Amino acid sequence: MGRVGVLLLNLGGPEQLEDVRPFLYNLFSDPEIIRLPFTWLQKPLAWMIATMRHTKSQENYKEIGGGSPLRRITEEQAVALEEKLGEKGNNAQVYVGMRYWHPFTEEALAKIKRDRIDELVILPLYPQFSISTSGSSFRLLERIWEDDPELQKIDYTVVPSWYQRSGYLQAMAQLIAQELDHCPNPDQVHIFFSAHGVPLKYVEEAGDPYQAEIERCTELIMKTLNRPNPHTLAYQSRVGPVEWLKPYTEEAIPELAQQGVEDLLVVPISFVSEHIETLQEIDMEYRELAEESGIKNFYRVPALNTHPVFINDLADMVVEALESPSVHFSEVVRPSKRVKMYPQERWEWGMTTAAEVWNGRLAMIGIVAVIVELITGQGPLHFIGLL
Ligand SMILES: C=CC1=C(C)c2cc3[nH]c(cc4nc(cc5[nH]c(cc1n2)c(C)c5CCC(=O)O)C(CCC(=O)O)=C4C)c(C)c3C=C
Ligand SMILES: [Fe+2]
Ligand SMILES: [Fe+2]
Repeated sequence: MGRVGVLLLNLGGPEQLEDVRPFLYNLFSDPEIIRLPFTWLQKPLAWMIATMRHTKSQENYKEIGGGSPLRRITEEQAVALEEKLGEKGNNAQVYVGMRYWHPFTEEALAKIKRDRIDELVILPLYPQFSISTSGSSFRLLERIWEDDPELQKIDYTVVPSWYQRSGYLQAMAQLIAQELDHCPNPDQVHIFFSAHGVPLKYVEEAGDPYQAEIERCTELIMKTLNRPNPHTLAYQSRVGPVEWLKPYTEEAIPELAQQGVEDLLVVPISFVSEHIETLQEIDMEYRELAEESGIKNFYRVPALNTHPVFINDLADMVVEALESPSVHFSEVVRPSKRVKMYPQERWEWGMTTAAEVWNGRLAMIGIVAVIVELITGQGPLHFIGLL
């Protein structure tokens, strides 16, 4: 065995308030996050959304101390994983590659090349696969790989998702049980799984397995927990005008309160670290909503972070991946209807002179509308909630 590396993939988050705007620009520049009919409109629109959204977003980051803890926690997970792998007799170097902020995936790859890694396990820190998260990072890696003969020499393997692993499930069940046991009436508590949402189209038209994996994950956690508590699954953090996976967390909480639920324990399940959507959205916004709706006791299960059972399972996952046949980017779930997912590409394939003329006209109309909206602070993008 040559030099072994592990590349942990994650989303990234702004470390200080000045980072929020460029972070949002990077996020909305990603066609896996926001889909537009024309590729060339992606960056101007990303710039516009980042410009208009960053003040509101900064307010949220201010409420959690002025920045995301994601880099710090992910780096702690990397250190803990490296140590655990060492204990298991595997000397591996662990790298962190973020999709939208530092340390970027490209920075991690530069280090991997510098360290002359021979075997690489690519492990997303998302338990469930979505086109918008792990899928986006894999797609980026695949593009970089295609152009880099040095990377092509590395024997790599990817782990697409791992929500069904018993170590992960046990760690989640332990955290939930711990919280329940702190409650005065543990069996009365309603367990509320809150997953990050995605647009419904991703699942229904593009074949994103995310919803199925989230549902299965919830059932497996409940089975592992083995307690009599009732539970609900809902989806949080909707952005923009289109329909997302339902039920929405902000609707499900008042409904439960109306049904008479008084004790609610929220379990974040799409993400393994504390971040803005646990610390601000759940702990502040949903708590306030729950209390206003009549919930008397609102509790939240902490994220796994460096939970020892979880880190041990990550280490086992790496060892198993090294011992198994390699899984390459081309084998990972892709949108089943490529045309629907990337309408801009379909447009390019069908490019005609008429299309070019209409491209130009629509671009002009779009840009004028955007400028008017930027000046007046009013317009359709404000109306639909994107700005
Ligand atoms: C599994 C987790 C996540 C999925 C699925 C996901 C999809 C998704 N997200 C957006 C838009 C935004 N996400 C933002 C922050 C953010 N998203 C995730 C995770 C998932 N996103 C995390 C962990 C974070 C926070 C990182 C941190 O700073 O702590 C943001 C920025 C914050 C804000 O302004 O609200 C946006 C915007 C879309 C559109 C999407 C699916 C298409
Ligand atoms: Fe997100
Ligand atoms: Fe979000």
